[in-house]
Amino acid sequence: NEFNRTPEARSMESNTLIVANSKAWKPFSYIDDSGDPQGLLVDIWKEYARVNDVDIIFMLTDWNESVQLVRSGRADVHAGLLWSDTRELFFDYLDGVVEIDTQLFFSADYLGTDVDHFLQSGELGVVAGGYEESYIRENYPNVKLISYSNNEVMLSGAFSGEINAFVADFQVANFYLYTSSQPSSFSPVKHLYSAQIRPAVKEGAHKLRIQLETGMNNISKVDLQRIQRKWLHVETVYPKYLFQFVFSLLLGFSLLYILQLRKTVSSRTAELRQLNLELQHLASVDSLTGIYNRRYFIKSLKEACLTMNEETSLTLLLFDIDKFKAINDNFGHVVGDYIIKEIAKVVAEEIPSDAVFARIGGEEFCIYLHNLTVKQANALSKKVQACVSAAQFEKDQVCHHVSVSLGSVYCTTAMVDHQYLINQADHLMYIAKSLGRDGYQFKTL
Ligand SMILES: Nc1nc2c(ncn2[C@@H]2O[C@H](COP(=O)(O)OP(=O)(O)OP(=O)(O)O)[C@@H](O)[C@H]2O)c(=O)[nH]1
Repeated sequence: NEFNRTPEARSMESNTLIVANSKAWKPFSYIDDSGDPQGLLVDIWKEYARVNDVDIIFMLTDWNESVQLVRSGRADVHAGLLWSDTRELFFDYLDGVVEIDTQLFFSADYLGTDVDHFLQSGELGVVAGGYEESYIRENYPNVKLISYSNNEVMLSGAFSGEINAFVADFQVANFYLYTSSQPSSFSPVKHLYSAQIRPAVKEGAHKLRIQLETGMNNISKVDLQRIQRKWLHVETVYPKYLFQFVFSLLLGFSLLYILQLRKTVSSRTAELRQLNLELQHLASVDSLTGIYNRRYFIKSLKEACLTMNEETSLTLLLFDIDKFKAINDNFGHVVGDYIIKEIAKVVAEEIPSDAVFARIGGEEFCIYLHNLTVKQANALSKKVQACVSAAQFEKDQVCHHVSVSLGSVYCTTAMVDHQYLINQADHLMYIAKSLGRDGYQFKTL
């Protein structure tokens, strides 16, 4: 039977190595949910088996038991543990395979407590038979220790509030903390020691130790580092997906922010465009009558004159209310304003939709339009002048009759000056006034 012979004889004869360690010392050695041995030390020994072509049986159990297995010869080698003078009495150690830092951890409730004072009288959790236990007993003899059979049991005790402080390897505690639902419930508050985890055989098993040492040297540095990285790097301390998760979250927020920003900018731009249109409209419209104002009319007529050529025609009508002063004087400015407004309405209904109609002075109006024949231009001038005379403007139960005098010019010349057209129409309008008012004068230029 494998276990009755000395470890050296057994391993050398059968080419099988029995490796012991803790079943709950994540990430160094533990048994996973499917009952398989896992961890950094397990991987190192699997690599040992591969490069040296030997079979390995893992015996993962409680910490004290794992030490006893090697001491009693039931296992050939302890996969890895810390050196101590008491252990030196019954173990022969190999070289270290990985370094660990051991720290004191406090719960969130204990943060702020004076650590040195706590180590004189406090109460903390520790794994029974672990190096941490003997270290604390030796260095802080007044601390009350609450022993746990392994790290997993200790950490679940810590999570359930049984203890507010414990001592554990930094990597081990982090592994349990960050894979739990309460990763920030405990924090490291004091570094106690750093030490090498070293495989060990039973005291006196020199040949086996040398054989294992040689075998260990066959593992390449690159493979050793790869195994260490696999268990002690980000993957161990933080969940694998943490980086991707945080990155995606940041990316998501940035995209949302940009989209929101673009939405705001485009809605503000639309608002501004609308406001701009309203402003343009206000700037070009006469507030009393709602038709164009002088500024817009002159600008528009100027542009229209520039587009003129021999094939086009432009007709400009200018009219002024007759004897308007008398209306204001007799009925007041409110009535005067009303009549100005009503005349604009009456005339607007008589002219083509493409005509540009404006109030260019107090009681003076102007219209221009393109591409009429002389006959049409003359007829339109007559119609506009007549429609005002025909209208009745009732205000405060008083019926008002007014007339206008109108001057109209018809032009087919290219590059005509807009001011010249206005002056000519104005002149004709004064002729109409001088001929007794309520009439129109038409002229082809
Ligand atoms: N109610 C009102 N009156 C205005 C406005 N703008 C000018 N007027 C008045 O219109 C009158 C124009 O008078 P005049 O230029 O002397 O000419 P008129 O009385 O119309 O006589 P003729 O043009 O010679 O037929 C003045 O009394 C101005 O005060 C306005 O916006 N509203």
